[in-house]
Amino acid sequence: MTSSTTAPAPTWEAPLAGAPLDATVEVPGSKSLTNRLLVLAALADAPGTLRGALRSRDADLMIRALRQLGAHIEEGDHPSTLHVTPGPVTGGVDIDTGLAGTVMRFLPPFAALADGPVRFDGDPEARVRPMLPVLAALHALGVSVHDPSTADLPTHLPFTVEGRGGVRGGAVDVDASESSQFVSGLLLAAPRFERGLTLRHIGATLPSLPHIEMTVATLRDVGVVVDDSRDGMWDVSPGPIAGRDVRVEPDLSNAAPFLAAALVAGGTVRVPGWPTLTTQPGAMVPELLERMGGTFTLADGVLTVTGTGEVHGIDVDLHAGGELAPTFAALAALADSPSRLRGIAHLRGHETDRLAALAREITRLGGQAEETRDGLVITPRPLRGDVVRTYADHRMATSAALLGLRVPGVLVENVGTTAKTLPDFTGMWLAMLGSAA
Ligand SMILES: O=C(O)C1=C[C@@H](OP(=O)(O)O)[C@@H](O)[C@H](O)C1
Ligand SMILES: C=C(OP(=O)(O)O)C(=O)O
Repeated sequence: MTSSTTAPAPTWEAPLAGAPLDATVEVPGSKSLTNRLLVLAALADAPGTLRGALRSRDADLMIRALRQLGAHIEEGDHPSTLHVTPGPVTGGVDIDTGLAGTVMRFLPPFAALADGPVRFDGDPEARVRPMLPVLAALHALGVSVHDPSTADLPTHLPFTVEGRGGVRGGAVDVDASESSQFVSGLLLAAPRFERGLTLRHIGATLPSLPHIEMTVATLRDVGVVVDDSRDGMWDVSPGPIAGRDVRVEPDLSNAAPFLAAALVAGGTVRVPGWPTLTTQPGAMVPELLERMGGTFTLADGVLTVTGTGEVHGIDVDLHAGGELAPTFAALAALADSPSRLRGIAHLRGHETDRLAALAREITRLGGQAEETRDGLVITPRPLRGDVVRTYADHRMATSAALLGLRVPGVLVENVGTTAKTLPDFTGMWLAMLGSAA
């Protein structure tokens, strides 16, 4: 098809904020917790239940894959209640990872326990996301991973993991500088390895440490013994995995654009169910918003952020919470002074190359955003409306909506991509604005 006959991608006109906000936003369950808890429930010794689980494309891909691999997963009274009955891990299946990092990185170690081959593939955008470190670790542990197109170890999707009914386990070195998910995926399956796993990170940097701490915490919650007392090393003992009835925290990273909206539009946004203690990197959001001009309180589990409409620039290392970067990049483009986002080189392997995508789209609107070796420098300029491309990235879409609160005529391409982690994003966004004073 030539470009002249290609239908333009549908766009969603991001609404302007007409007045200061006064909204309470109920944010669905955390993607990262939901997909870890599902994996552990499917590997457990007894049935378990997740309450408040996320239902979105990434969670549903995980549910489908785990069912294919032998788990029985049933909805309770509400779609966010999931009853999981583990079963023997079955091979001979084709897993669709979509664009979900948690599915493509968490399930190959799980699949190594299967009684036959497990083929993995995903969206076209998923085929460029880094996979080698987790596949190389499996190979080093004696698991065969292959793809007909290469005699070498596959570096990306698609590939097949040859399940042989068990994994011996032992010690393995992993370079997780491109994604913490390589570590998390191996640790989650490790209690089922005969000798457990001693994993040493050998790369120069390690992103998203809170997400690794989340993996360790969820393993310990189901009775698995994990020693993380040495920096960059994790030792998981083989042993039973308890079936539990657990409540999933709201997704604090998905809360971020809503809370940030209070700074852009002025007014107040409240998120109930905010945990006092959490491993989610979204825990950083309130302090970061305060540094950019907002104020916050946490009382009775309700986080309240209030803004004036004035946003200040920030110099911040987001290494621990790279998934927050698109929200803070949008805020930075609307600020009254320049910002620098650092420590996020690994965002080049996210849903899209987020550093390139954010720089390109902010520039398209008339802003100034430059890529650095490990982040972005954003100098505020007056912005104008235009189409914002989202590159199949849910967080590009939510950050464009944030820009659209202040910039008339922001047209968000393929806003449906938000279904990856927040299927009703536009409804929630409009409801937040609808409750404006
Ligand atoms: O383990 C997880 O649930 C995640 C880890 C992080 O991945 P990276 O370490 O690749 O950034 C994060 O960005 C992603 O959204 C979710
Ligand atoms: C990086 C992200 O997702 P994934 O789990 O696909 O890596 C994200 O949600 O920002």
